[in-house]
Parts: sequence; C-alpha cells; structure tokens
Amino acid sequence: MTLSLFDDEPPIELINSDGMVTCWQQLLLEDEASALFSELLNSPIWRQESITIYKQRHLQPRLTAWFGDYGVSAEGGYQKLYKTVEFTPKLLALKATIETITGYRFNCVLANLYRDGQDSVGYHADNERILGVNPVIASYSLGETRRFILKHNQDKLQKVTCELQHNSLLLMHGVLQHHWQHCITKTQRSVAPRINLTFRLIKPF
Ligand SMILES: O=C(O)CCC(=O)C(=O)O
Ligand SMILES: [Fe+2]
Repeated sequence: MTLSLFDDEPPIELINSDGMVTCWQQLLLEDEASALFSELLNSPIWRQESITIYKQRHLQPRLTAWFGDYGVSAEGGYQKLYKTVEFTPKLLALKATIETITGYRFNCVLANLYRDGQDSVGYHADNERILGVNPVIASYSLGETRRFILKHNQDKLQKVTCELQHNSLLLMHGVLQHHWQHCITKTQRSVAPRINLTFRLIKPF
C-alpha cells in the first residue's frame, strides 16, 4: 500500500486538551482507497446488531463487522465474538500503513457501514476495559463525508465538529475517552454509503 503525496503534510491537531485527536487527510492513493471501499461494500460481512437501551432491544442504526482475533460485544460485557472476520490483504496493508504513520499497534477493527443519512452512531466513549486505560482508536473513513462531533463530558460548551472525508484518518489517543464522547449524526440530505474502520488494540483475554 502506497502513502499518498499528502502524507508529507503535517497532521491536524483537532483536540489537545483532556486527550488528543489528530487527523490526516488523503492517507492512501485514491485508487487504493476506492478499491478498498468497493471490496468492503460488496463483501457479505455486514450485520445489523442489536443494542439494549433501558432494557429495550433496538437494532443499531448502521451495519457492523469485526476483523481480527477478538471482538467486544456492543452490550459492554467482554465477549469473544464468533462473528470476527479474518483481515484481508488490503486491510492488513492499511493496518501497517496506519501503524507506521501513528506509531501505535492495532490487532482488530470494528467496521461500520452507514447505508444512508438515517444511519448514525449516538454519543459514546470507546472505553471498554479490554482496550486498556487509555484506548487508542484509529478511525479511517471511506465513501461519503459525514459529520463527526466530539463533546466534552464536564464542560458542555466544548464541542468540536469535523466533516470526516473519504480517505482520511482520525486518531483518538491519550486520555480522550475519559473526557470526551463522540458521535456520527444523522442527516436529512440524501447521501451515499460511508464505511468507517476503527482500528483498536484489544489485550488478549
Ligand atoms: O464512524 C465513525 O467515524 C465513528 C465510529 C465509532 O465511533 C465507533 O465505531 O466507535
Ligand atoms: Fe467510537
């Protein structure tokens, strides 16, 4: 996998207080990014999982898939998911690129498919204990641009909005998951599908 010309550009520091968010634009060559997008979009891995909120079961408003050896249940308890999928060569190459550029290691990916503007993810922190004290999440986007919002847990006035573009990488690190929550909003606009790959490091059980 080849880094794009834009990789010479310094990353943008989106948040640098109570944790860090760092962004890179145009991570891969465009051909590679679009080939990965169609490979993932057309693969039969996607499932609509359910989530329990206030004892009620709901279908998640997006499709998901886990790659790697481990998965964490959406319910918060730590379980090995039987549904994990093996990394494809393209995904392994992307993982290596992301490890080089960020300096962090990863061993699994939670992939999200937002089929249209009604698909979303509500405010949450990625703070499952199995991700360690200060989880590091590298989030790579493909396809449609979607709005990502981070809000501070204590200081409600602190909100950071970012339009996550095709072929961009957003890294959440440091103590971020203790102090901030993030979401992908719904939109009334008619939008094309978006795939997001969240690279994580799950400590073996
Ligand atoms: O789709 C995104 O950019 C965010 C996904 C996310 O927050 C997650 O999978 O935990
Ligand atoms: Fe998240």
